[in-house]
Amino acid sequence: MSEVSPPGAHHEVFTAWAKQQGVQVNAVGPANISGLGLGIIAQRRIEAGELLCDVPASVLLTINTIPEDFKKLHEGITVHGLLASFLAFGGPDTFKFSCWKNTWPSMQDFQESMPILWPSFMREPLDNHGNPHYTIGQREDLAFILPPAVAGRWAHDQMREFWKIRDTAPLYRQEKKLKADWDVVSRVFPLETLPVYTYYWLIVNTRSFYFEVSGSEVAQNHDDCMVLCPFVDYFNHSDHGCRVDFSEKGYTVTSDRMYDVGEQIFTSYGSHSNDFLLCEYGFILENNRYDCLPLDDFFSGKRINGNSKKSLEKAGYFGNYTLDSDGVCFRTQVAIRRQALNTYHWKKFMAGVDTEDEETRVAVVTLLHNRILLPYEREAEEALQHLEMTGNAIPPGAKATLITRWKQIRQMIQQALLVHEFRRR
Ligand SMILES: C[S@@+](CC[C@H](N)C(=O)[O-])C[C@H]1O[C@@H](n2cnc3c(N)ncnc32)[C@H](O)[C@@H]1O
Repeated sequence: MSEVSPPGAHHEVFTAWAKQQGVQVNAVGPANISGLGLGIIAQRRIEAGELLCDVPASVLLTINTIPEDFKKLHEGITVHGLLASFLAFGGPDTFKFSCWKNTWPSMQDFQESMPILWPSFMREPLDNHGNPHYTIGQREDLAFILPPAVAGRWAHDQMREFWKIRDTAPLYRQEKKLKADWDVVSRVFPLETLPVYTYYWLIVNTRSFYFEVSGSEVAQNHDDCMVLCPFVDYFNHSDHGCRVDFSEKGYTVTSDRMYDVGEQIFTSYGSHSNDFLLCEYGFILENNRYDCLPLDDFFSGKRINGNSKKSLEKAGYFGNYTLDSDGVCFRTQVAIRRQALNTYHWKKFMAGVDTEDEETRVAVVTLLHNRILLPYEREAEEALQHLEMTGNAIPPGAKATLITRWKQIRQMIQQALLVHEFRRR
């Protein structure tokens, strides 16, 4: 169990300020929780269904909080980028948030936890056009220690041509988004620096909530519905958590079960895999019922012939292949069988009719192992070996998280090998 200690003066000042602003807090308070930074704990026994926090809409930091003349300077920026610019360079208009800002993590905390800030040799640098300049044939061993679902690349030679998922990889998208926002902000504030902006951009990234700002009749783009919510941003994430509701009146958090005094109370940031949590929030869960590994890359490029791709597309089974603790998903099973079975047996399989004899079953399992599971397992082994060799070259927090993550990945693959009855020769 994590160690819990009092939060410190800044947090007491902030909590008093939040209450003055109209935030209602019932039976909970912030505390220092080892390994998680700040979090929320129960101050007495709490029953299921109790209202724990009620934050009026007037207290939220939304794009409507930002003065119009400041907004106008930032044409073309995202809501994320604008909120960050306001917090970083909004001057006296932001002074009222000072005691809230004092409760936030430091840049050093982010440097340990957020992959986007890890040393450049650990990830793909971007060229002047915002594209990664990864060149086949210029492999640097240490550049492959991020999980493929974060960095969008594979380490192993056999898999290097299948790095195309980088376009959809969270880290790549995040870097592009930050760069595009900074392009706007650096024109508005040419004397300001990227590290200062990046800090507030990451504050918004890790602490914002989904909220539809009132007054907008059109459905808002999901990415535009970002707000910061004082006090509720203390809650840490779990795959099961308290109910968080919003309406035009504001935000509420309601307990999902009974909590003992001193117990940490979580909300859920969504049904995210550990690789997503690592990239977007800088942590992974020990147990995560939503954890999975994407497998699309194994069916991209030259790995799949044109006819198989077409028939999978026609059947609605092309893409979105995953592996979780139960093994590979049904979509992956269908895709693998497209390559191992004739059309008659493949269609029967999709219809849920088992026509496979022992020989076919072995062919399918062999393909699954040789094409997907064993290369992925080798990937994990290599990453763990490289991580051992990094010494002090990477931040200790980053190293510890990556070792744990690659072990989780290896464990998931090994579990899948058992589920899919692999017999090693
Ligand atoms: C909304 S804030 C929660 C409060 C935060 N712990 C703090 O110190 O202010 C989100 C951040 O908390 C941390 N966090 C949230 N849930 C976590 C968890 N289950 N394990 C470890 N860190 C977590 C991550 O650093 C994440 O980016």
